[in-house]
Amino acid sequence: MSISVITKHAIEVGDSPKLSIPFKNVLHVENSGSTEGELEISYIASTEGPAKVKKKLIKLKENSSNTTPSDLLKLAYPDSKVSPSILVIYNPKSGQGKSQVHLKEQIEPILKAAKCSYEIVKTTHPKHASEIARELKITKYDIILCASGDGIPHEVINGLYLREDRAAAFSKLVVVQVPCGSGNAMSLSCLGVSGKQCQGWATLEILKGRVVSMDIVAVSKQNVQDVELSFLTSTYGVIVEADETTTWMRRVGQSRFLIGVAAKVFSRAKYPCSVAFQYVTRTKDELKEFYLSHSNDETSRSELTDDDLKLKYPVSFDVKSNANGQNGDEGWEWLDDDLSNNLSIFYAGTMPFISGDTNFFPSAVRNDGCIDISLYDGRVGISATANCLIGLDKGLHAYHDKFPYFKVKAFKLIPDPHGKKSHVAIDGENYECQAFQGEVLSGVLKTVMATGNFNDAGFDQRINSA
Ligand SMILES: Nc1ncnc2c1ncn2[C@@H]1O[C@H](COP(=O)(O)OP(=O)(O)OP(=O)(O)O)[C@@H](O)[C@H]1O
Repeated sequence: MSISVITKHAIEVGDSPKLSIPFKNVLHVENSGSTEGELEISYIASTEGPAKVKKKLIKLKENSSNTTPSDLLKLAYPDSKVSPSILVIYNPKSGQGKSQVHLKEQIEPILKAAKCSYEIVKTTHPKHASEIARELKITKYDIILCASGDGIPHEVINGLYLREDRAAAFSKLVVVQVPCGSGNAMSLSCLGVSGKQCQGWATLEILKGRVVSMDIVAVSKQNVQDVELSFLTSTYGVIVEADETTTWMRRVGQSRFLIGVAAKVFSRAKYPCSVAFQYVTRTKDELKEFYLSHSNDETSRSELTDDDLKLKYPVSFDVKSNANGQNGDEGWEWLDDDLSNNLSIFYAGTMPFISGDTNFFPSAVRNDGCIDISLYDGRVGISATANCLIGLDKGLHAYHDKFPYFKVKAFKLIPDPHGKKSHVAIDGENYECQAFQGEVLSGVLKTVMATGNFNDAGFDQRINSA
């Protein structure tokens, strides 16, 4: 047993060599039950590679011997609930099919050591996670942990939305992702965690991070009756077509996306359409000003009402009827025909990182009540395009004069019936070509963010030098 000292950030264990256990890595503390004053600490050793749970018996130095396990747990969990109740949903088909291995080897040992009560459910078919979310007892869980790609949190959120008590469900339940899929934008954007063997570290961030609320988007599609919630992206044009045409390159990994986009952009593919927005910012200066005044807003919504989840903009896919604010559709402004007839990419997003090396929405703020819009004009020259594609990891396109990037409350896109057609993709799920309209639902999704905000995409540092 080692005599130990408590500092503000760590338990300093008097071993030789000395061991410092940061409170950030402490999972649980309890009396050992064998010797008086002896404590058992469960923690994650700060090493390279996968997170490994360890245990240590310690005795506190005399001057802090009155410190109880619950005092230490308060230091270990300053921003979160100790031992939350968790429903783990894993998709055995996510990514390379290793989610069950990640669950057994990396996620469960941490949940057990942290004394969480948890249940595990395996998805057996597409939309299963939606059915689970629709039927679960909301009082039973604090967190729904998706060990998957982005598809399962998408289904969970949409399942919650279909419930009669959806306001209560969104008020109570926290939806998080441990990255086990081929697309893990949620864990990268919220927890700042990605890469191989990171599942244990993501689990630690979930237990330690702050529960916050974030904006999501309600999307109505012309040929689909139900509203679909999107926590990530809605897209039309090159992005979705590049994904469709490079499916055979899956083994190439994340660069498949860039290769596909580059091939389409350089071939000057255009998808003419009519697009309207409820603008919040227009110019790059307005974007910067808006970002700076909202990016540090610490507030989160707690109790939601049904009104918070209702659509505020009437859904209409008739270009003429909406012009000039007729029929109660005030505030819509149509994009210049010049640009919309030559549009290559329409991309709407709420999170900064859409994949490991792609920082498409660097100015996304979790609770600014806005959707970030990134457009690409198919007439832009090759060198500006190449610069932006190369700089996607830094989100450089957002600062570039030739690339429209702004914030809106709502958008609608109506494909030109005579032009080249694109699929529509919502959070990576593809639909046939059709008109669609989206509006922000402000702060309705509870999730965990390691820092209380999105993983820093470097927007404010770079905008001054761009
Ligand atoms: N048992 C299952 N068999 C087949 N598909 C499933 C099963 N369980 C869930 N799914 C579907 O798998 C889809 C993709 O899941 P997920 O996002 O976890 O993995 P991914 O590898 O990142 O996805 P993608 O293949 O879209 O890149 C989900 O949308 C879901 O509908």
